Amino acid sequence: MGVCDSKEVAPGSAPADISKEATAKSKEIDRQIADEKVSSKDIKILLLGTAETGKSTVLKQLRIIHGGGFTDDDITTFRYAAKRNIFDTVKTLVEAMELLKIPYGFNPHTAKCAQKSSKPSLHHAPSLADSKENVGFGKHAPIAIEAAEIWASTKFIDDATRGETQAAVDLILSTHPEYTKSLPLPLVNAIKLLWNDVGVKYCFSRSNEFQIIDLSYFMQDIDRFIASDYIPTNQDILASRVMTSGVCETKVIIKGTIFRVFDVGGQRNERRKWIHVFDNVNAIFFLFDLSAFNQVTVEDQNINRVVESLTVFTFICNHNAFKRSAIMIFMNKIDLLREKLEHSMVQDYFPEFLGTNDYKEVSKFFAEKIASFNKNQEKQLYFHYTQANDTTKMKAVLATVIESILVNNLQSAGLM
Ligand SMILES: Nc1nc2c(ncn2[C@@H]2O[C@H](COP(=O)(O)OP(=O)(O)OP(=O)(O)O)[C@@H](O)[C@H]2O)c(=O)[nH]1
Ligand SMILES: [Mg+2]
Repeated sequence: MGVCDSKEVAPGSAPADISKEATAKSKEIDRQIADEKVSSKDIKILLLGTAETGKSTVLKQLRIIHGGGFTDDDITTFRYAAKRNIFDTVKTLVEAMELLKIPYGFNPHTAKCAQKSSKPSLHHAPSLADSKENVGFGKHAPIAIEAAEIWASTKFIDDATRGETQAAVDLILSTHPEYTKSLPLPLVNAIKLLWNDVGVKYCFSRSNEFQIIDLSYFMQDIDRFIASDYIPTNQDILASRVMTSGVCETKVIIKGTIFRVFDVGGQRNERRKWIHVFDNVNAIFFLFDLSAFNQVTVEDQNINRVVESLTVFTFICNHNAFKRSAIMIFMNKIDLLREKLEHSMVQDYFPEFLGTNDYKEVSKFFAEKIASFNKNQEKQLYFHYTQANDTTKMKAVLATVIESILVNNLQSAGLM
């Protein structure tokens, strides 16, 4: 039921009985389409948005809720994706430790006390923002390369642990990502040792200063994902991260109507491929990552992710090809936004925001910003506040979204 021009797929095969049900459902959908037991007029939907905003996650939910679930090939892909996600997370952290000059074993709380009496006086731990390549992090992002150097020269772990840690770092850095399909034991031990290091944890807490996806879901239960008989659950599949490349079409039948859903890659070099699917679009699901307000893009360290999202949205919303398309905006990752607001101030990144640092006010602020870029006043935008990796919540959202698309469609066909 899914047709992909190009997609990242891990090699190997899944256990035979895992997704029999999904495969059967998928065949059933294909049969219904072939038998024309569904409305002849299908509905075309585009999932658009910048990278990592959650487009593929929404597609996964459509497949779980309205499609046949996942096929053997998908299961195989996601079995390997979990291992790759675990490896990539630790490798990124090891590189970030170097970048941010954080020593292994570094505990900011203990270190802060130790530093109180010494020069320079510090209110914050040293940050990338202190460096000459300051990329515009918030004003609460700290000071002092000098402080980082003092910390770097201090011993935070004993010599034996230091040796083990260095060996783990060397192993991670010398491992080719392709080797991670089976995650051999020495690599697993290195990953666990580093993930449990307090300095690494501190580094992770500053994850908006470098490029990493929060995959702590996988890191907290590594043994389950590396077991030879591991079969991904739907929740594992929703949590996993496989970057989309190219255009991927999936068909689902809802209320007797075929929905052709196109998922695309959101990274800059992927966006030039979008144009190929711009014709006859009934609805766009535009994904906006609310939690990205304090992050910069992968492609350009000088561009805030939300600003990039707004630029892309302006282009899409006012594009001639979408004059008649409904635009549904998924204000996504509301759960991560709420977590982030506990320690990060929106006003530091968007000085024009004058509200309190509360998720409702922040979401409203961004919704208003998005709406202000809609030059066609007649065009209605539909806003939905979502957590794309939560199936129960997405069931309700998708029901509303689909209903309004169906109504819209009947209206434009003059049947209502
Ligand atoms: N906590 C949380 N994680 C989410 C949410 N939505 C998506 N994610 C996670 O964010 C990561 C990126 O999601 P994807 O769906 O792969 O993003 P994408 O927009 O398809 O990214 P590209 O393919 O690069 O364009 C995945 O690990 C998802 O599990 C959400 O609402 N909350
Ligand atoms: Mg994707």
